[in-house]
Amino acid sequence: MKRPKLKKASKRVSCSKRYKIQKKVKDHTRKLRKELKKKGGASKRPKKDLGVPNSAPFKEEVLREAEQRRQEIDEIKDKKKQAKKVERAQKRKREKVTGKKETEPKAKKPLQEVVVVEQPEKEPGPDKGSKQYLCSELNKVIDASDVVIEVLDARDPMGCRCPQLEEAVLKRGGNKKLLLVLSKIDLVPKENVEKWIQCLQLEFPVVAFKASQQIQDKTVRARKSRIVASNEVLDRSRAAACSGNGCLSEFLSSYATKTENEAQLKVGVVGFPNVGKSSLINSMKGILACNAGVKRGITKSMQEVHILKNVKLIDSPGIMAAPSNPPASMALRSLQVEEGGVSAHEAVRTLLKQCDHSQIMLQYNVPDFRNSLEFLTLLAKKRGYLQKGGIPNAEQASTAFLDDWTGAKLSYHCKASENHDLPDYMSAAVVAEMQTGWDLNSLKTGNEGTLKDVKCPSQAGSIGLTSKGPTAGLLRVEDVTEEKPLLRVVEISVRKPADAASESAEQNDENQPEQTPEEATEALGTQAEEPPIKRNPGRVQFESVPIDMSGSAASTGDAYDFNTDFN
Ligand SMILES: Nc1nc2c(ncn2[C@@H]2O[C@H](COP(=O)(O)OP(=O)(O)OP(=O)(O)O)[C@@H](O)[C@H]2O)c(=O)[nH]1
Repeated sequence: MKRPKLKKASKRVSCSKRYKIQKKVKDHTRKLRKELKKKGGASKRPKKDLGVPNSAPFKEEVLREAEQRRQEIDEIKDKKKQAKKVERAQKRKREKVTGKKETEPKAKKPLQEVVVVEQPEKEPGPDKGSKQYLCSELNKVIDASDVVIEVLDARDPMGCRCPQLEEAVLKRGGNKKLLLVLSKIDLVPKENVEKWIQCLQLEFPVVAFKASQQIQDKTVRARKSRIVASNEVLDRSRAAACSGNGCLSEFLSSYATKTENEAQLKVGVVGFPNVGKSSLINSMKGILACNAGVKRGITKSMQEVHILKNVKLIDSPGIMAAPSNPPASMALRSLQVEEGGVSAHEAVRTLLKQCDHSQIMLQYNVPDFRNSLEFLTLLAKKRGYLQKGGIPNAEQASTAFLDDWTGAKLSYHCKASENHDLPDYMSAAVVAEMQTGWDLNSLKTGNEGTLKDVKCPSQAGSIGLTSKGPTAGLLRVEDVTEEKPLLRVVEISVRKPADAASESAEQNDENQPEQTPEEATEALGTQAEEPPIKRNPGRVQFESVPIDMSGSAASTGDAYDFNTDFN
């Protein structure tokens, strides 16, 4: 018998119920919208890219640049992806190994434990500020380059040469060429630059260079035209002007075409910190491609920048100076002041000892001083570096003084040696090999043009400095790993005797009046007694971060209270 069909339940609801539901839905969506707004969430529609208008000048150039940037971003993304993949694979491997060791019945729990155990191991690995990392990046640049440019600060070219680096380039094979670039020639008397070019080109080709210091925009190309009008404009244009870029790019591109290499010519730019590597690349490119500045050690990893169709420059971190170098070289070429290995005041004292007293007075426009402390106090007063109560801030003055010596303003020079001997790792054959393949005639005329373009200071307006000769660098990662802990320990324990030794070596009046001027003692009394090692940025931050475990902290953000049972 056929059963009668069951009647479907009616969907009809009372009006009051329907309105109630509609209201609740409305309220909910409004709440969501509000929250999104608070978080600064995305606007309703993504902004449309209008593209480059047809009337824009250099449209093609802009589009090409945009395309290049897109490609670079894609490359970086790919690299990150690859690195993550490798990391994940390694993590899985490690988990497998540890998973085998732990023979617990539950499979999921040990996994969680492994992750917790491995986190502290992971942290120190990719520390980009570590010396080992910087050293390995530098080696990568040397390996990847067909031509290596060693950038030398024209104020002390010999002091910027690193025998270990030059030897490594010559011995690494692959027919690598070494090129010297004399940077910051606008801070050195012209005759001095000419003599250094003559002296250095007996070994390697030398290019004179003055970088632009006013490239500030990451997208807009620096104007190449030079403005000559009022004094202010003239000064600004002097800093913005770049000389030697045309000569260097022609020199490199002619070499690239001669070698008939299908791929781009890779040119590594290396040198000690703050010699002007990144500024050189920025000036060649015409935009702010690499970070540059007065602070030492800004560049942390290698960075490729395409400057011509067939030439690519690679920026590198500064060479690590070996601790065996004389203190004067270390004060100028190493990162030890930034790392807290040596106090800024100590570095200033070392540098002052290398210079003529009266030249320093003239350059800094300060009256006669008896010691470094008094000089710093005078300089602090002169520049208005004052602490609370008008006390001169000698520490700020010493940092400014050191910045002058490695930065972009102070003019000083070293004499080029007249008798020239080749270093041990060089021979006449190597010199001949290094000079082949280059268009040396065009380089000569290019350098002459550059020197004509640049306004250099006079001999009288420049401080004379005695160079300490080439600075030894740490090129092998193993050396850095061995020396890193040693450096810290030795510097902590040996610093006091070293201080004593250096102070006794100083002129007799250096020790006694160190405390005589009242202001000096007031200003630096505490600083002079401070232990030299004060900063270890990474660790200090760890120690000083206040960890608030109170309920108030927990209530902020998306903290979760595990003690409350929400069921
Ligand atoms: N006057 C002058 N200053 C320059 C020149 N080239 C670079 N500088 C300045 O020197 C300082 C250091 O330049 P950078 O390009 O950051 O040097 P770097 O070698 O890349 O430094 P790190 O990244 O720390 O290794 C900056 O203040 C630049 O403005 C130059 O030709 N003339």
